[in-house]
Amino acid sequence: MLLLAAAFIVAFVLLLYMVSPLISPKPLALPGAHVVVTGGSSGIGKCIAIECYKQGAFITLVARDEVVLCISVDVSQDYGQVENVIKQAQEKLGPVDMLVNCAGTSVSGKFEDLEINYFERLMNINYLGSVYPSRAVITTMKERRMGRIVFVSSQAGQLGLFGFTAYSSSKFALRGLAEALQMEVKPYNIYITIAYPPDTDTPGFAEEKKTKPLETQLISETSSLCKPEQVAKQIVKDATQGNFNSSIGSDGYMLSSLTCGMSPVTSITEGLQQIVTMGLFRTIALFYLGSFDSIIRRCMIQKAKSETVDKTA
Ligand SMILES: NC(=O)C1=CN([C@@H]2O[C@H](COP(=O)(O)OP(=O)(O)OC[C@H]3O[C@@H](n4cnc5c(N)ncnc54)[C@H](OP(=O)(O)O)[C@@H]3O)[C@@H](O)[C@H]2O)C=CC1
Ligand SMILES: CCCCCCCCCCCCCCCC(=O)[C@@H](N)CO
Repeated sequence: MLLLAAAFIVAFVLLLYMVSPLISPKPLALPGAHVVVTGGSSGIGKCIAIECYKQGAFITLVARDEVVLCISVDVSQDYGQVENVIKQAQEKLGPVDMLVNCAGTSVSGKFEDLEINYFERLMNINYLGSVYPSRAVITTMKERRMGRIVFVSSQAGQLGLFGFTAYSSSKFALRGLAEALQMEVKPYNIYITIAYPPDTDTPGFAEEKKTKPLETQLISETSSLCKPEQVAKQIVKDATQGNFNSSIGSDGYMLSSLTCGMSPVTSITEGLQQIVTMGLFRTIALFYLGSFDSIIRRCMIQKAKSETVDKTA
């Protein structure tokens, strides 16, 4: 009986692998391709541009600062402006084969301490700043029956963290956008990738550190600190392969498996891994959540202590 069950499972898995070419997209060849990178003047975006260039792609950088062959625009202000910029880029270098939405920023602080306009600003830059360029390239991609669009979310777009009420929500929004859009454009051979990097050593990260609450810092340290080159390489690899999910490191792997929800699957191996690991990773996550709670409690006690010392002094 047991043997029969085992044989059945093996046959099922084999069958899955046989149909896998139906699920896995064909990789995008970067040599000669036109890649547009927003936020390409610094950090992760810059490294993605360099990585694509090294692999033979033609690059358009979009940021507010003027750098290389670069078009200067604020991607979060006005759709018409962004559309124009994409038009200019297409005239110069041909239709866009891959768009990488990397422009973004973060602020942290307790919910009541964050200035109210930050909630709007982060939504503008991180969310609308990805909607506008994507909207501007999608029609041509659908006509050409090919293309890749990358959204750069964050591990903080997979779980809500102390201090990130404004940031996490803007990064979670990208997930909804990516899932819905992928369902629409898959029949047109267009593949969406959403990347969830951990803390990464960039100018943006250095800036963010200056105002981070202690709790946010301690909780974030649970996950690794990555080099932008390393993150960029992984994102470019996943995007060219057409993988929906792009993560890095063992915590990134666990988080992505745990939070896969109803997101599209791009290989049989990925699907099987998710099925098998889900329960285990939820168990591990409970321990992490417990340790985050205790970090927050300790910080509170510490603060209360130093306040009484201040008062008595
Ligand atoms: N570093 C990290 O720890 C992590 C970062 N991320 C995400 O990765 C992305 C890149 O981060 P990182 O490399 O650290 O960021 P940096 O601050 O180093 O670079 C940000 C880039 O975005 C551009 N940019 C910002 N706002 C706008 C705008 N409104 N219009 C056009 N361009 C804009 C900047 O160019 P300019 O100022 O010239 O406009 C710059 O090129 C962000 O979306 C971030 O949230 C995710 C996880 C971790
Ligand atoms: C099975 C469960 C595993 C759980 C692992 C949990 C790890 C949580 C750490 C979260 C780190 C968040 C980094 C945000 C980086 C970022 O976006 C900012 N630096 C932006 O500048």
